[in-house]
Amino acid sequence: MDTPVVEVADLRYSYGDFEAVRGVSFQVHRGELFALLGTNGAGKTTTMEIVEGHRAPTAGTVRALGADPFRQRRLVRERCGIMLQESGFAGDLTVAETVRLWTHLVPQASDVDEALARLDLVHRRDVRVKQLSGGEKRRLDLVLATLGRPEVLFLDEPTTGLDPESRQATWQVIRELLADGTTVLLTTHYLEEAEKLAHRLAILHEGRIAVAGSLVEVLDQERAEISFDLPPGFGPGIELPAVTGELDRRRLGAGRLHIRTRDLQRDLTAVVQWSSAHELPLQRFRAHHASLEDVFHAVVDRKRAGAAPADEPEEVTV
Ligand SMILES: Nc1ncnc2c1ncn2[C@@H]1O[C@H](COP(=O)(O)OP(=O)(O)OP(=O)(O)O)[C@@H](O)[C@H]1O
Repeated sequence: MDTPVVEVADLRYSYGDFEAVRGVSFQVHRGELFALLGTNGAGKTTTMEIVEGHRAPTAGTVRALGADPFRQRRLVRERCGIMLQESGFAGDLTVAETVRLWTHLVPQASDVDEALARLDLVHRRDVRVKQLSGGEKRRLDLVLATLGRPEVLFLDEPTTGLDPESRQATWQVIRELLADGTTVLLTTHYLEEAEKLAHRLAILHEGRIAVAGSLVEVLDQERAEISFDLPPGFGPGIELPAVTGELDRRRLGAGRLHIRTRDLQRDLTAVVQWSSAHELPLQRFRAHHASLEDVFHAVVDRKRAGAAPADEPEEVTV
């Protein structure tokens, strides 16, 4: 495989006595979008700031575009685009003035109007930045981050505060950048955003990676579900379908058959054959893989239940 564009190995970072990042490792390859997900305070922004070169790691190594982003900041910085969680605009400048100012700071900047058109901001070009809505400010942020056609783009919660339409438009811009070969490191609280855009992702919890991999690999960590109402014709003398998954006895008592399974296809076949052999209709039938939301909640619940003690390091490398 090609050399990773971003390489993070056993990264640790402490704010005073508090260790916010506790041994995080991952790689991002060219043209790939890697999403860092996690609860509030999981360490996403801290990790991102270290990869961007804003902070030096307390321990571990970080490489971006083959260089140390902190020590060789100048080398790395001009090939990267950064969209921070909070923007720091001069409110009295207009949108066009802000972009024009920025064109002097990045090499090979796009044309101002072309850049504004990409994020549907042309009609706001002469409006003062302080008069923009929160969503428009986020879009202006993305215009600035992508102005120099960066090789690597760091997006820290890029669509927070955007309405669904603007969020879709932003995703489209990100997809176009990916198609052009841009590498993207994204943090987001929107699981749907990660499901739609990420090639690979990691869920951080309390400074560690709890789950990581491609979307399919991550979804496979949790069991799929099959459920349906027990048909009226069901009664003594009819055995339940022979599935490999676990039947929820509590729901069975309430008249619903609910199966959690690691082999959805096999158990689905068993259920359908059972229904046809006994001529029983499957009412209010549902079958689905785990969603990213299921995996996310399972990670957080497991950790809260103390399945992995906070001082016991886990080895998850992607
Ligand atoms: N400057 C700081 N000083 C002390 N602690 C900090 C500082 N910045 C962050 N922290 C703590 O470090 C931990 C990780 O913070 P970080 O902002 O990286 O998390 P996050 O995953 O980005 O959270 P969010 O989703 O809320 O933005 C949190 O417990 C936070 O309170």
